[in-house]
Amino acid sequence: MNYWYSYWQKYWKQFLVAALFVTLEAVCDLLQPTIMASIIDIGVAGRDMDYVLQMGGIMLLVTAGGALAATARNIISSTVSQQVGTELRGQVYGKIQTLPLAAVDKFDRASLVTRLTNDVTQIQSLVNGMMRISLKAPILCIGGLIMAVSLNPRLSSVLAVVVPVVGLLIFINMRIGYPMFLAVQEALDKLNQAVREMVAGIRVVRAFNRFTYEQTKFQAVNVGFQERSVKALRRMAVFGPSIALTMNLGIVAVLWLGNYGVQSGQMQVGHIIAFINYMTQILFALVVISLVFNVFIRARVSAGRISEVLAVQGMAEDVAEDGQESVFGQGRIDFEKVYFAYEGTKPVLENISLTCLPGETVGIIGPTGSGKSSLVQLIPRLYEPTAGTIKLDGRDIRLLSPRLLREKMAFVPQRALLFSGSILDNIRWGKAGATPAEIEAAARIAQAHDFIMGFPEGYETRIGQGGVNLSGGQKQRLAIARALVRKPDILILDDATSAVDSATEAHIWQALENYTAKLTCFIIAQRISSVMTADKIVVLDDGKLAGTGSHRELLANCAVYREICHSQFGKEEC
Ligand SMILES: Nc1ncnc2c1ncn2[C@@H]1O[C@H](COP(=O)(O)OP(=O)(O)OP(=O)(O)O)[C@@H](O)[C@H]1O
Repeated sequence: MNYWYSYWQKYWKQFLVAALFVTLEAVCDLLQPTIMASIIDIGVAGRDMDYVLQMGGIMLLVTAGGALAATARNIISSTVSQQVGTELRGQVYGKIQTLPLAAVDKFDRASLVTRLTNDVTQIQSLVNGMMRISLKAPILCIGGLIMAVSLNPRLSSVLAVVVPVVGLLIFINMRIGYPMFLAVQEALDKLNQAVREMVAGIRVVRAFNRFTYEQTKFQAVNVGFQERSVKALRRMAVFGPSIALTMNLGIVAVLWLGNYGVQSGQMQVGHIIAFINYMTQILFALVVISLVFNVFIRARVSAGRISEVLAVQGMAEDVAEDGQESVFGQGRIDFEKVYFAYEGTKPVLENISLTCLPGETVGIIGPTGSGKSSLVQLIPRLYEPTAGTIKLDGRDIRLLSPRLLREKMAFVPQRALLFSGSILDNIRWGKAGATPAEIEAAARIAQAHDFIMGFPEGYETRIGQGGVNLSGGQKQRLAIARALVRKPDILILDDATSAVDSATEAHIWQALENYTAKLTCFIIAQRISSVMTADKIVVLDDGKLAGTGSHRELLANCAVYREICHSQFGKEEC
């Protein structure tokens, strides 16, 4: 909860100033019924026009003072709530960037978006509400009670019944509301997830003509969200009117008692009007308190969801970087008895031990789902092994700063992801400040230069979000260029040429051969031809190491490798 305290520490002064203005405003509101009672009972009843004008002037001044105070607290509250919202969004965004991927998988991406947008907005509304009405309501409530009791203790017996009943209603409201709004937020997560999935897969949906199916799926989530919201709001809807009804019954009781008081000469009409005014103020305050509680309940749910994200230990925070630059050597990687499982899954890697020497190229091959991607994702610490150790130049990578560790590497993931911007921006994304010559050199190795120059605007060609205006193979080549421009010590290519035609792929490997001569390189591939010339080939099968060695050695000793080779080249050729 440190983060909430830090916001309090930062904004408590503004909060107190707002509280001061709110108190002033509430006092002005509380004074008005008493002034009005005097005008009626003394000025009007006694036909004293001077008194009416004098007290009327005072009443106007008090009202103006209240209006000025309200304006000031409105300005402060909206400024502070916007600032808190902006900072909190920035804080959550920053945290998401450092979350371990296991945590990102656990939260689900759509839920993280909802937490960053909707949940932060709920907190923003709470801060705004707290500085505006939630302070005023208790002051009006307590002040109104004091004024009412001092005005007429006999009529106040009505309040002794009404106020506890209303308090109880508010308490029940809170108890019922909290789990319901939690359910609403979860339904909203599902809604976002459904939209995200459909938009991401819109081509497939169209190609398969699955509009109706997707629409039905979406409708189910949409209606689920509606049902939960309606259920929550319906239950909440009972409370406001119940409170109003209780208070109105109280007002009727006051009129009834007041009638006897006036007739027996014990009470004045002005007093009764003022008393009813105070009761109305108390009613208003209590209704506002119940509304604020609703905002509070939602914000509490949101605060919990935001806290969950902020509480996760960010990856980049856990290791001091002092002097680490010097520990990196040439890029030797050792896997020592490494086991790995995703959260809630059975182990996807078991007892993996292998060494990759500096300058070596290691090909990784194996059936689909055998754990190839999982293996290489452990190197830049995108995930952490569940057991065993991975060492870089002899040092456990858990003791190295993830930032410095990743600076040494370049990673081309299975799905080439590009960002909106120009082709130049996308390649330069790999290394800030890369010169046009460096960018072109990287693009040439990745066999991207020619197709880039084929566009009318060359390297300045704009890329749509996610690279929509490029082919799969073009995207992959840009992703490779982005990695190469980084000039890493360790290069990881995860099935990076799967969408590239065989001839171009062969050119890429040829060009890469010189480039990778000095660096440690991991190449995951489906085709044996892509890894055949590697210094070492690692064969994975169902998360286990099925063999390690050169093409010839594996053909002789590894059944899994032989099978893959036979399926791709035929028995004779192998
Ligand atoms: N984020 C994840 N959460 C849970 N399980 C996962 C996750 N990613 C992969 N897996 C599981 O881990 C296993 C290994 O997957 P991995 O992607 O490493 O295989 P792969 O050999 O790279 O497959 P492919 O050749 O098809 O890319 C699979 O059984 C897969 O279902």
